[in-house]
Amino acid sequence: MDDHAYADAMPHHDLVIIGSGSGNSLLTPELAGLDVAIVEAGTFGGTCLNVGCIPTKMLVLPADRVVAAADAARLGVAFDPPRVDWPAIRDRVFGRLDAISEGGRAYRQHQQSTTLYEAHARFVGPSRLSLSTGEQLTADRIVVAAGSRALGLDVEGLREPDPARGLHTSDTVMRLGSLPPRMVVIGGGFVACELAHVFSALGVAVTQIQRGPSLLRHHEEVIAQRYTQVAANHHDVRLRTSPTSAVHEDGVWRVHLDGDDGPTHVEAEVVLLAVGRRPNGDRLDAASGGLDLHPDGRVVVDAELRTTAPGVWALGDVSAEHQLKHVANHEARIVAHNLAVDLGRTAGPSRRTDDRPVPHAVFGHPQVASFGATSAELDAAGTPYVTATQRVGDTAYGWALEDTTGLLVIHADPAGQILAAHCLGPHASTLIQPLVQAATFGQPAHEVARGQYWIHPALAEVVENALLGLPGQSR
Ligand SMILES: Cc1cc2nc3c(=O)[nH]c(=O)nc-3n(C[C@H](O)[C@H](O)[C@H](O)COP(=O)(O)OP(=O)(O)OC[C@H]3O[C@@H](n4cnc5c(N)ncnc54)[C@H](O)[C@@H]3O)c2cc1C
Ligand SMILES: NC(=O)c1ccc[n+]([C@@H]2O[C@H](COP(=O)([O-])OP(=O)(O)OC[C@H]3O[C@@H](n4cnc5c(N)ncnc54)[C@H](O)[C@@H]3O)[C@@H](O)[C@H]2O)c1
Repeated sequence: MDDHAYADAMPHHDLVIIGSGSGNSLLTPELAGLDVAIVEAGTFGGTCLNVGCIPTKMLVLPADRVVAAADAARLGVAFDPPRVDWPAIRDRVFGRLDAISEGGRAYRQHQQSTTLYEAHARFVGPSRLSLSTGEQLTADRIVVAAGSRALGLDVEGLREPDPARGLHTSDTVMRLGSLPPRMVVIGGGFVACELAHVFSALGVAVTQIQRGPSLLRHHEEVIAQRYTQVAANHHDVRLRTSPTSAVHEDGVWRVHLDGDDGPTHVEAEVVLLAVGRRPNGDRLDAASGGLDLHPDGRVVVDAELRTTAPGVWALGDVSAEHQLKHVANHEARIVAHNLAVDLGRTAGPSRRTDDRPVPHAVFGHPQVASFGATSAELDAAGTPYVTATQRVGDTAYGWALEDTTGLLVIHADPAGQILAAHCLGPHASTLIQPLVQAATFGQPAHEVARGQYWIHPALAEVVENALLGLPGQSR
């Protein structure tokens, strides 16, 4: 077959989407009727649904219940020690999520206008893809929504996950057959903190290894320190410590460490690697498609989320600065709109990403939620700002909670525009939202605090009081 005849035989689609996570939500009514292909190398539905946000949060909930039951003694209520039924906890989560993933896959498989290729895609030319099944595709438009992957550690024994021998990443640890007696969690970031909380609350003896001076170290310092103190009350936290090698013998991992205490080691049946995630741009042969990459593997995009290759867009973890699902979802909405504009199906203009504050939450114990710069970052940038710190325990609902650790820090410019907020404590992920709203829409602190009623004596009074505590705000 000559080249031309081969090209004629090659499937051609109006639109190819690489990745079925946030990429799967692109297909809005404006794009109906297009001949679309979705290429998915892994489990349909991507990280958030199968191995990320949703299963972790569904596991955090029973863990929170265990911690709350133990804590109830301070309120005069004593429970018997909990009986943790791990298979029931695990199967509640994946009984629901696996069915959603399979339902989504079946829907796309049977949808007339959509072809689902279960394969790994890479570029072999402009608008041309080669699949791990041997097929090649061409497309008028391509969306790269290929996500990111968990990293191993460049340390002997810890380079690659090996779930069969108990060396996991977040991709596999949530599906353990049974709870191990001991677990070493390597890392002090989002994944490590959430899953150390889950497994330690459920009765596993967790040792968490963090090379830095605190857990969650990119957070506001007071919050990182307080989070670290609380975590250390629940499980063994080793700071300023790094693994130097690991060996597996008779079903037990011996992880050698070096740090403040000199060389030492820790043993466990399960090791969780939680040392960051790398964008999958480096596995796409991006250059062959004309896509530029940042040094960290992210696909380069402009404000309209176009890559450097004509007709190719990218979104989510593979290109975004923040590896967060609400960011990927927002970007999917932008790309869907911009595709529709490009196709003449929707009036322009194209939508652009903007500099709205990006909040996040860590669903550990306690919860942490944050957006905007830390005081260290504001100081380093020479930005003028004022700060208020409100303890949860100094509000009426905080008395009800007997809270001793929660706090909310707000940074604002001297005129009262909210720049950042950092919160630790019960429901921090929800509590911070009015501040995200105020910062996003430019509402000044005093207007937010005094321009509305705050339900008394709700936890939200923490926000009201923090706003009123900003220097220059009259009560
Ligand atoms: C344990 C954990 C907990 C998390 N919790 C939260 C949270 O609470 N809140 C939050 O906002 N974020 C959370 N995140 C981050 C969030 O999951 C991601 O930001 C989000 O899922 C990214 O979506 P995406 O569509 O960019 O990528 P993904 O959902 O990862 O989708 C990419 C898909 O592309 C496929 N793929 C990759 N390369 C190719 C290829 N070459 N060919 C074919 N297919 C390919 C992959 O198999 C994958 O299915 C969490 C992440 C983890 C790991
Ligand atoms: N609740 C949420 O929103 C949520 C939850 C989980 C993950 N995520 C997203 O996924 C991303 C990845 O999460 P993560 O926890 O894997 O990454 P992370 O960047 O949050 O934390 C990585 C941790 O690994 C440590 N580390 C990195 N390299 C190391 C090395 N060589 N030796 C020892 N320690 C090392 C770092 O010090 C850090 O503590 C997050 O940044 C976040 O965007 C979000």
